[in-house]
Amino acid sequence: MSDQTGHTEQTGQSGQTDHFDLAIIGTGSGNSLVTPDFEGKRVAVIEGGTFGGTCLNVGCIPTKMFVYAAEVAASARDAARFGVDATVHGVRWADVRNRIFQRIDPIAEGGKRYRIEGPGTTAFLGHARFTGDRRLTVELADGGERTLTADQVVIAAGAHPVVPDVVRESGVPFHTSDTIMRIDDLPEHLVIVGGGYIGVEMAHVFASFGVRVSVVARGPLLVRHLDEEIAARFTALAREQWDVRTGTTVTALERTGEGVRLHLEDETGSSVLEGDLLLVATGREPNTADLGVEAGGIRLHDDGRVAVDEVGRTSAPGVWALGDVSSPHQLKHVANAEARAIAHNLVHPDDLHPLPTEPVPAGIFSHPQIATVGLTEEECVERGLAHVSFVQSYGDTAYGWAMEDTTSVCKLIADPATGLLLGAHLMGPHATTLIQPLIQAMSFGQTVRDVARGQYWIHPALAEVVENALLGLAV
Ligand SMILES: Cc1cc2nc3c(=O)[nH]c(=O)nc-3n(C[C@H](O)[C@H](O)[C@H](O)COP(=O)(O)OP(=O)(O)OC[C@H]3O[C@@H](n4cnc5c(N)ncnc54)[C@H](O)[C@@H]3O)c2cc1C
Ligand SMILES: NC(=O)c1ccc[n+]([C@@H]2O[C@H](COP(=O)([O-])OP(=O)(O)OC[C@H]3O[C@@H](n4cnc5c(N)ncnc54)[C@H](O)[C@@H]3O)[C@@H](O)[C@H]2O)c1
Repeated sequence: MSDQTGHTEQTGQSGQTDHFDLAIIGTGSGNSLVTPDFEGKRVAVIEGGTFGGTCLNVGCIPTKMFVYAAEVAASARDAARFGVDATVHGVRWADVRNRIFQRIDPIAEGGKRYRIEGPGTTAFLGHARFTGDRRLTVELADGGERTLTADQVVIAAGAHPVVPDVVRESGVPFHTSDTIMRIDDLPEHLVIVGGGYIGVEMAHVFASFGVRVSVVARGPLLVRHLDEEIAARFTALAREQWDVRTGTTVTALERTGEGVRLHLEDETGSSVLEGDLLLVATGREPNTADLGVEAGGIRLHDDGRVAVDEVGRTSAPGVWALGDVSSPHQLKHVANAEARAIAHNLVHPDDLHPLPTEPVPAGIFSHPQIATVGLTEEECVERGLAHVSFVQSYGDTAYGWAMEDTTSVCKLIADPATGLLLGAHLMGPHATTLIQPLIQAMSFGQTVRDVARGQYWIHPALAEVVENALLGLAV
């Protein structure tokens, strides 16, 4: 047997059905389910793409490595106003890209080798689909099929980029986040369709590297699911950096000599936008279309997510799901937390842990950075919740003043009756770090007064922005 399916003693011959204690579909967050509790047991690990999944290979990790390089370039360009003369002579794209993937690719390869050769697991490299109750058929990447059954199955199959029909059917070449980070050369002009997480992070990266960037967004604001005040402030700053077309629909696309032409429609009429590279960043959908869910007895939500109960069980007994394939939050910290709960639940049937729920924080590593947790002000209004809010400018605290910051803010929303935070929304340098005490306060039910007054806040650290925002709330 090829080492693609791992241990010979465990996999049996092609055509036979192997039985396992646990089968895991997907090696992103799913890979962490092989805990010491499974020592001496038989675990099948099935991966149809790159070992390690989205976060490691095409998601959080490479994007943030590019963002870090982008910040270095952006800081140098901004240095002169502090009396430091610095020039960005150029960005060696190939070196930036290679440094990143020469660090990441060996981790993915090492993880795969470990699952193939290491103890306790049998790796199946191929696409799995249910062909019965806890029965999976794997179409192996190098040809052939294997069928296996398991006492328990975990679906950790993730999600993939959605490409609107208008783009796909036009036949123009395009990138998604799966491919854009490995391009050969920087384009002169990058057009991004989609003004969500990926759109604004990639706009920051490429613009900081000297690329002209256009962002085409359907909605009136970028990152429009956020608190409207933050989305509006962010969109205004984005317009200073990139060519931002909000309220704009792509009606047709065509190939030009070296690039692409987009036909756009907005409230003022139609227009044309040309660029030499196109990135589509219009959301991600769960990988359930080709999973054989009917054969497996697994119920889906209308949006294609696997439906799970509060402890991660699907509608099929013995089958669990976690992460992007089932969660409404496509975030790695959510997938990780769900994996921790399910790792416990797999071996403790009489002491099931609930999947972690609200509040779910998120960070967007664009320019400026954004961090958010809890309700937006609009959601408070929609729900008829009594609330107060306060917006603290970074520039009105000591460190923000030292930075000569004029645009960054921390907006807090609280319940005046209980003194508890309802939401926190930051936009500015280190927003994703500064928000953590607010996530903690909301997670542990700490009141605004206790968090503000019950501890020291280091002076003159940037965290005083958060302290002052808490003190500014009238609760
Ligand atoms: C560009 C980008 C940037 C991101 N940045 C962040 C960030 O900064 N912070 C954050 O919290 N989140 C971020 N995310 C989201 C985060 O990456 C995902 O939420 C997380 O990786 C989901 O993990 P998962 O284990 O559910 O799925 P995945 O990591 O996608 O793992 C699923 C695996 O299953 C495999 N698979 C699928 N179907 C089958 C099948 N039928 N048979 C066999 N194998 C199969 C896939 O090949 C894949 O390897 C980002 C995402 C993207 C795309
Ligand atoms: N820092 C992070 O945590 C991070 C970074 C990147 C991605 N992610 C995760 O990955 C997910 C996917 O990212 P994303 O940016 O692709 O999705 P998104 O949902 O954040 O944004 C997609 C945008 O595309 C727009 N859109 C959808 N269909 C469209 C169409 N047909 N034409 C034009 N615009 C259209 C939407 O209105 C939305 O503004 C995110 O929701 C997030 O959960 C997280």
